[in-house]
Amino acid sequence: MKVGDRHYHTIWLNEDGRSVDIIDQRWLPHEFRIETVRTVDGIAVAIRDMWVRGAPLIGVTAAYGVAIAMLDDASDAAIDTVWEKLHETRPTAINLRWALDEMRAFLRPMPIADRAEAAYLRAAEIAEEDVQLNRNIGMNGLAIIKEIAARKKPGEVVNILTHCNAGWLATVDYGTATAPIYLATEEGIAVHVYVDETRPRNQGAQLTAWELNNHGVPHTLIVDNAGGHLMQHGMVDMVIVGTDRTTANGDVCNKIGTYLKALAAKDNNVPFYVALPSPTIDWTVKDGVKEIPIEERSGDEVTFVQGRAADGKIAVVRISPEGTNAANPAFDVTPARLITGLITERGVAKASPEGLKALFPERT
Ligand SMILES: CSC[C@H]1O[C@H](OP(=O)(O)O)[C@H](O)[C@@H]1O
Repeated sequence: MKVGDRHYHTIWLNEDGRSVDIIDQRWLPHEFRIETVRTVDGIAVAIRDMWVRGAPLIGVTAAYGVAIAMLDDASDAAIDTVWEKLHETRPTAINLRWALDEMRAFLRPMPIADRAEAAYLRAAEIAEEDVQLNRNIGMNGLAIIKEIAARKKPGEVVNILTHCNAGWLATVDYGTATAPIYLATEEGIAVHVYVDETRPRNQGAQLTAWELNNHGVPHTLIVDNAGGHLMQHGMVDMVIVGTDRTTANGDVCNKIGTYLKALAAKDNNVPFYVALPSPTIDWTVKDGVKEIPIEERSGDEVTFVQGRAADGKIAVVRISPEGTNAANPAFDVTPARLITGLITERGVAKASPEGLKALFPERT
C-alpha cells in the first residue's frame, strides 16, 4: 500500500530473479529500510527476528524460502530440510505451515530439474493470491462498516478499534483487519481508528499508526489497557482484529491482549470481528486454548523498548530494573463465543463449525 506517494508490497522478487526484497519492519516508523534476502538462513532469520511478521506475510516469505532452497538442491530431501528449518522459526501462525505444505505438495510430483523455476512461480502466485484474498475480505468487511455508518447521525464517524498490526504490513498488501478500513476510506465513509499500541513489540504504535498515517486514515493511538474504558463509554462501534490461527470451531489465536479486548467488547455489546484469509484456518484443531502452540518470545522484548532518541538515532532502552525477569507469551486465544463474526474472503461466517462449513463446504 501507500508509502508517501509510492505503492509497495511488503515482499517482492529481486531483479536478480533469485533473492527477495522485503520491507524490514523492525525500524518502522522511524526508518524505511528495504533488505535483500539471498539465502534460506536469511529467510529464517527474517521470520524469526520479525523483519517480516504477520501470519500471511510469514507464509509468503517461507514460500520464497523454499524457492531459494531449490536453486542449490531440489531433491525431496532438500524440500524436507527447508520445510523443517523454516517451520521451526515461529510456532503459532498456521500460514507458515500452510505455505510450506503447499510448496512441498506442489513440487514433490515434479521432475527435480523443473522444481526451482516452478517454486518461484508458485511463491509469486501465493503472494498474489494473498492480495486478492485480502481485497475480498475488505469488500466483505466494508459491508459491515456501511451498516454501522447508516445508523450514525450526520457528521458522526464510525469508530473502530484494532489490536496489533493486521494491516498491509502483515500481508503482501491491503492487510486483513485494515482492508475494510482502507476500502471504507476510499469510498469516503467517515471512519476513525483507535489503535492499540500493542505491547511489548508495539506493532500498533509503530506499524498500524504508520500505515494509517500514510493513508490519511484518522486514528488515535491508545494504550492497550484503554480499550475497555472506551467501550464502556460508547466510544467504539466495532472491534476488528486479525488472527494467526483460527480453529475449525472458530476460536481465534491472535496477538496477546486480543482476548481481553474481546471480553470487554462482549461486556459492552460491541461487535467483535476477526478478519482472516482461509489459509489462516487450521481445520485440524478444534479447541484453540488447549491445542494452539503459543510462542514464548524473549523477555527482553518486555524489559527493553525501541524508539527514536532526541538525537534522531534509533535507541533501545531498558524500562525495568536489572534482574527483573519478564514473561512474554506472544499470543492468546479468544474463544468463539466472544466473536461476532469471521470476515473471510468468501463472506462473514459465524464463529462456529457450522458457520465455517457454510462458507467452506469442501471442508466438511
Ligand atoms: C494478518 S495476521 C496479523 C497478526 O500477526 C501478528 O503477529 P506478529 O506481529 O507477532 O507476527 C498479530 O497477531 C496480528 O494480528
